Amino acid sequence: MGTFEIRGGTSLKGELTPQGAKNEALQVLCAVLLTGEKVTISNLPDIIDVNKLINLLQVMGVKIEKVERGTYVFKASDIDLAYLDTEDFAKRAASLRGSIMIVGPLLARFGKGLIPKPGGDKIGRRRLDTHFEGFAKLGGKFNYNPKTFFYTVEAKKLVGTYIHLDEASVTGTANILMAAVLAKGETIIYNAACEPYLQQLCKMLNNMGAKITGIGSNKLYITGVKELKGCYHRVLPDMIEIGSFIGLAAMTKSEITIKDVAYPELGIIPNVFKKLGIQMELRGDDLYIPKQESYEVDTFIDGSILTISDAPWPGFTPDLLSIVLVTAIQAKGSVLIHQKMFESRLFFVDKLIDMGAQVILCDPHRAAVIGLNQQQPLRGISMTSPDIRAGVSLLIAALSAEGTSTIHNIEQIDRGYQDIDIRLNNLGADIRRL
Ligand SMILES: CC(=O)N[C@H]1[C@@H](OP(=O)(O)OP(=O)(O)OC[C@H]2O[C@@H](n3ccc(=O)[nH]c3=O)[C@H](O)[C@@H]2O)O[C@H](CO)[C@@H](O)[C@@H]1O
Ligand SMILES: C=C(OP(=O)(O)O)C(=O)O
Repeated sequence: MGTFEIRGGTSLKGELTPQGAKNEALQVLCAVLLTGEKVTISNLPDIIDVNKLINLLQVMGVKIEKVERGTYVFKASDIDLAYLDTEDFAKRAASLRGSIMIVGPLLARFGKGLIPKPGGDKIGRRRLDTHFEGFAKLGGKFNYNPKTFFYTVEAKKLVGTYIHLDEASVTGTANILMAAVLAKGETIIYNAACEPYLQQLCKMLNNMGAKITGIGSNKLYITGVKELKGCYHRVLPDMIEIGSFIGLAAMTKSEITIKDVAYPELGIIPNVFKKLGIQMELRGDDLYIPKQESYEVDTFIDGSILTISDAPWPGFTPDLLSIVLVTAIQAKGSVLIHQKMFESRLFFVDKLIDMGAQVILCDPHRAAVIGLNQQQPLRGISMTSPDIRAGVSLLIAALSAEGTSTIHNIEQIDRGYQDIDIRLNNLGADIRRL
């Protein structure tokens, strides 16, 4: 288990370039399985989860050439289907969440997809029903083995149909979409998730010869094609990392320019941070966050306490709520954080309370934050990162705190943030990797 030692209390200054988006990368990497032709992907973040998926594709038989850091050429012309029955596959595939999205492409192209219960953050129940109900609608025969925890789906031929998803699952939509592009006839996916990750996947699939319309909406129309060809795809900047940097800047009274943010793709994210009182200015496609001695939370129009909650896109992403929560600790005013989607994502507030934050965990989904208005710094403590976004939130808290903090289990941070210590140290932070 790796550890960060952080000496906090200093302001940072300078420029940060966001990495490529983790959750888009995981989708488009799985899409390389849909063709035997070459697919080039650039701006892939060099993070644990993405590297695990690239390694998994390689051991499955995908030929991979690294052009430079972040750019790879993939050729899935010779997949070793027998490998999917090995212990090694079970171990590797279970170690991250994104691997679930190999099932749709495998089913569509080879007639059989399987996966052990995937990993990812332990942030509450994370069911896969949406994925397999969708495959079943396309004609897949589904089996779950409770002894091996393996999900299997098989079909000689997939046939397009109308699918109303039971929830707008991000990876579920991607998975079903990747199966439907090679199904016979037309598929409609209603209640589809429509995050920029998914819009990017749709655009990539269309570049490969798929026929998808309705991109960006919650109703996707897919006309199946016989086969797909190679393409070039560039991953968008990571909107969750951009949000993390906005929160970091405010909390540590730093002046930060976040370069090339692809602003139109950020949706409601900048607005939510503005509601916390954080100033920002769009300069070209760079987001400039000035040094602010204090930031004041809005109230609702009637004067009642602001609530910030998550919702399926174009609502506010649940992956930024932990960061909003930690940022609110030093705001002026109070805010209620309501994490609707995940039931175990707020428990990390215990550590923030130990650091001196005024937070009341009302129940597993809601936390009330009474801002300290930068009048009382947090104090450094020793803590363990429970999940990726809580991990970064603790890092932000530690950077703002007086004294030294240690964060254990930083693999949780490294699985989603590339070289975070090096990049922040370049701006004046003091983070040591032990
Ligand atoms: C690898 C990857 O891409 N992971 C992301 C993906 O996970 P993932 O695709 O696993 O998450 P899902 O979208 O399936 O669901 C997330 C949670 O939200 C609940 N839910 C979902 C949709 C809905 O309309 N109502 C609802 O309550 C689900 O029951 C589940 O508890 O999307 C999540 C939701 O944005 C993000 O937190 C994860 O970072
Ligand atoms: C929850 C997340 O990731 P995963 O779905 O990979 O666990 C996340 O990126 O915030």
